[in-house]
Amino acid sequence: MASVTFDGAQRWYPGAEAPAVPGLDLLVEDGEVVALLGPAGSGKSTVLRMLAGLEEVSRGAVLVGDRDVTTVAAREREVAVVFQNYALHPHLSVADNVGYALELVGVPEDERRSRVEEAAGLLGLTDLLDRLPEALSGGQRQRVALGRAVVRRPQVLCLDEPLSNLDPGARARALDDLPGLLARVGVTTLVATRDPAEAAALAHRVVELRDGRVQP
Ligand SMILES: Nc1ncnc2c1ncn2[C@@H]1O[C@H](COP(=O)(O)OP(=O)(O)OP(=O)(O)O)[C@@H](O)[C@H]1O
Repeated sequence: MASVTFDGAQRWYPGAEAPAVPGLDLLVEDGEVVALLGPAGSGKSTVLRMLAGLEEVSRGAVLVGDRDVTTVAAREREVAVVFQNYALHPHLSVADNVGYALELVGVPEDERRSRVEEAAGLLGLTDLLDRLPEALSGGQRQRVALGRAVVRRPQVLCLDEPLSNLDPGARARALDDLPGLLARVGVTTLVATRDPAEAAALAHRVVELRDGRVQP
């Protein structure tokens, strides 16, 4: 686990008239859950993507702990992202979905199995490990996506609109469950959302963004 520091971090998309994020200064403490709250286009995803290394930082710096990761490749940042659509592999079981990232980096099968079981226990997926994604509810799919992120033991977790794909019932249940799950995972987390109630329910602290700027 580690803190996250944005030090004047700017993202100016090529060809755009103005930067999407003019210069972000933000410290997220080790183990803290911070919500980035703002309307569509306020820069939430851009901030997460700069942190994860999926978007170039035009000026300024991004640090994970004491490490300046501004120009470090995404796969070497130890920042995991759960995307809005969960992006599960439809032909792989829950266990294989969760373990896939470990297989890619050559973690041996025994260790892979024990880490998948540990993540599954943490997220209430133990009884679902043999299922395919199509046989899961929206909320369960979301937990698989979370499992896939935490199994790598990242320093930082980014959740981009984690509840927007769920129907109202599943969303209400996830709003109840997710804070406890995040507490158990215990990792520094940034959550992007447009919904103030969601931000307040999930995060220790809410940071409001407008036009890429933190609101006072
Ligand atoms: N690849 C891109 N190229 C050019 N402009 C972009 C690109 N991605 C985002 N933008 C612009 O940057 C600004 C911030 O977008 P961003 O997606 O970060 O906002 P957001 O708050 O995450 O929105 P949403 O809630 O709709 O996901 C917007 O004006 C958007 O149009």
